[in-house]
Amino acid sequence: MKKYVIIVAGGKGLRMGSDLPKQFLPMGDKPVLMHTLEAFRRYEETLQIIVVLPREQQDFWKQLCQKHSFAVEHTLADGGETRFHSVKNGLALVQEPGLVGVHDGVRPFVSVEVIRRCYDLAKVQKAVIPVVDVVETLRHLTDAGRSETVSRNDYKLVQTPQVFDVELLKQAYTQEFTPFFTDDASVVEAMGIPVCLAEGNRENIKITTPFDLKVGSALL
Ligand SMILES: Nc1ccn([C@@H]2O[C@H](COP(=O)(O)OP(=O)(O)OP(=O)(O)O)[C@@H](O)[C@H]2O)c(=O)n1
Ligand SMILES: C[C@](O)(CO)[C@H](O)COP(=O)(O)O
Repeated sequence: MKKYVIIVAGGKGLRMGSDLPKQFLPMGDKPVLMHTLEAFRRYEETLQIIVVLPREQQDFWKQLCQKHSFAVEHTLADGGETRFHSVKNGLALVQEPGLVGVHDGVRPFVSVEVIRRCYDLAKVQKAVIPVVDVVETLRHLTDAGRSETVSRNDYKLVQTPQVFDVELLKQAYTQEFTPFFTDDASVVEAMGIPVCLAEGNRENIKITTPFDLKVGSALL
């Protein structure tokens, strides 16, 4: 069965606030994005990897690949205005039936076990996302500046890779964009298709702020 992953790195990284886009920030001996691609190559040699980057960053990425003798084969697609549009651009390069995962370029600590679990389950379930437990107490903000405790057992934290049947994801991404689409599961669910939950890994953090970069460096 043909397998793809679309690794999205087309964002602005506003919460990181660095001059260098966060996917290129060094972590250990190489940029964040290279760690992410290596995780997927460790999963499967034949996985087709599509990396989505803003067009104006693509030459810089190619230079970085040369500098680091980075040999993980991949194709490039152009970043879009939102994550939804970036995924859509990546999906345009997916041309055969099979499975397609979508992963944030800034989640370099996804484990091979989690990647495998999501792809294996998606062969049967068609829409699979990795999640982890909430480990702190959660409060819901109510009217008039008040708040209330809610049961953390009713919630999960969502990670990537989110893996789908190719045809299903392509159909989902023909829908009109709404700001409610913060991940791929929300796009698929908008068609009335349920998604299946798989266990994620706690280290699979999204490098979003300078604090996450410190945590990431400690995890290496
Ligand atoms: N137009 C966009 C927006 C986001 N992403 C990607 O989606 C992933 C998750 O987004 P997030 O971490 O929130 O990144 P940014 O949108 O870049 O961050 P910020 O909201 O702080 O600007 C990232 O790998 C990011 O590059 C993308 O490919 N295209
Ligand atoms: C897709 C995602 O990583 C799932 O947790 C997340 O929604 C993307 O982050 P963003 O801040 O909404 O772009």
